[in-house]
Amino acid sequence: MMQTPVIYKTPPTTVIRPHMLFEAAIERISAAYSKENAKQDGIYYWPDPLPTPTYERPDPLILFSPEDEDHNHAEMEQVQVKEYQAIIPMTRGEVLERRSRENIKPSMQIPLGLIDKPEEQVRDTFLVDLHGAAGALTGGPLLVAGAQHSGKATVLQTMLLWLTTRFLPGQLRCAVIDPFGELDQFHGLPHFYNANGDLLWTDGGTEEQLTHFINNITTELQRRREAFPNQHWNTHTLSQLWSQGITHPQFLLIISNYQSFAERISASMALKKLAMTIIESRTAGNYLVITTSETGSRYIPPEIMSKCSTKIGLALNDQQRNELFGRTPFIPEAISGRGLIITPERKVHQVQLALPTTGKSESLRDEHLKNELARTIH
Ligand SMILES: Nc1ncnc2c1ncn2[C@@H]1O[C@H](COP(=O)(O)OP(=O)(O)OP(=O)(O)O)[C@@H](O)[C@H]1O
Repeated sequence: MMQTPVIYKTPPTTVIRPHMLFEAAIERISAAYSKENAKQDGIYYWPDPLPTPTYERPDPLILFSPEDEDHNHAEMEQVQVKEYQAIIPMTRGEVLERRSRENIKPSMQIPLGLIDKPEEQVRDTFLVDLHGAAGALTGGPLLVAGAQHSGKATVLQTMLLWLTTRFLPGQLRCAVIDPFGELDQFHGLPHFYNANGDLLWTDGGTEEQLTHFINNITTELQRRREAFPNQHWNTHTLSQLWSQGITHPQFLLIISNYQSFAERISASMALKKLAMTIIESRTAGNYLVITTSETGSRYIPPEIMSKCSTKIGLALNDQQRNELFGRTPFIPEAISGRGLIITPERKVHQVQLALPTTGKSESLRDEHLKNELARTIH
């Protein structure tokens, strides 16, 4: 009689990929040599990815380090403070305190977020330079182009929070055209008034309002020229004046939602003239920032577009991206505040822009921003 063969159950096999030699080596080195020790010794690992805002955590990246008060906000919102990344390693209070204590230099290098430079294996602070501190070709007017609800107003808020915190009103004067009231939180700050006490602010709703505003700016620019009639301005002049104790204020014009003036012929002609005057007098400390939701020449005059040496693109469609950046090797993911930047050296990189303040919702962030600005030391 034939015996029934016994079939032994074979244990399930787990397929283990053999460790490549270099992986094993990296693992052993990482275990023995921590990231912190390596950094202290000047050795950098592959940089961390750009922080990604999500619905649950919309504010992983903010401008200033949170203060105690912010800790309370964060706790109320059940968010771990340590999860925040700040692009300035100081609280806003510390920066405010420094500006009245230190002899600061004029600077239009504005921290706006983090930049990813894979070819250099670097993730760095993203600074926009409106002046060109390292030479006239390294800075210039900024254009922020983005679809609706892509973060254009937020960039302006972060920029203004930095500048009005860093500089006293005598060191920085700002003028704003804000048709949709997106910068109203800054309205009361003294930086937005000229020496006569006129508010340099308009929504440009009517031709009269816009003309009145442009006349005020033209007078302001003339006054600035007349203050130094024989001065030949170059990139370093403003800095030299400040170091001699002559604090001639830097002057920034912001035109928000430029596209909204396109249909109004006389308004758009007057705006173009104003923008070009500012662009041409950069070495005298006059700077321009424009935002727009449209990139076509119907909306932004090509003369202005070509002079904006730094461009940020947020949630652009293919055609707009091509117009601003040419063919790019990557398309940014649809993440709030994630965008492309092209700098005066014609390099395209990916950036993650910071929020001005913490807050789980837009209304909370708005409230925090207003509270912050209310305690600005004049
Ligand atoms: N850097 C960022 N990180 C996280 N969320 C952001 C960032 N920038 C913008 N957002 C969020 O995206 C939304 C739209 O932002 P914002 O209002 O600045 O866009 P916009 O382009 O000015 O919009 P609109 O076209 O309506 O004027 C807001 O809820 C804002 O809080």
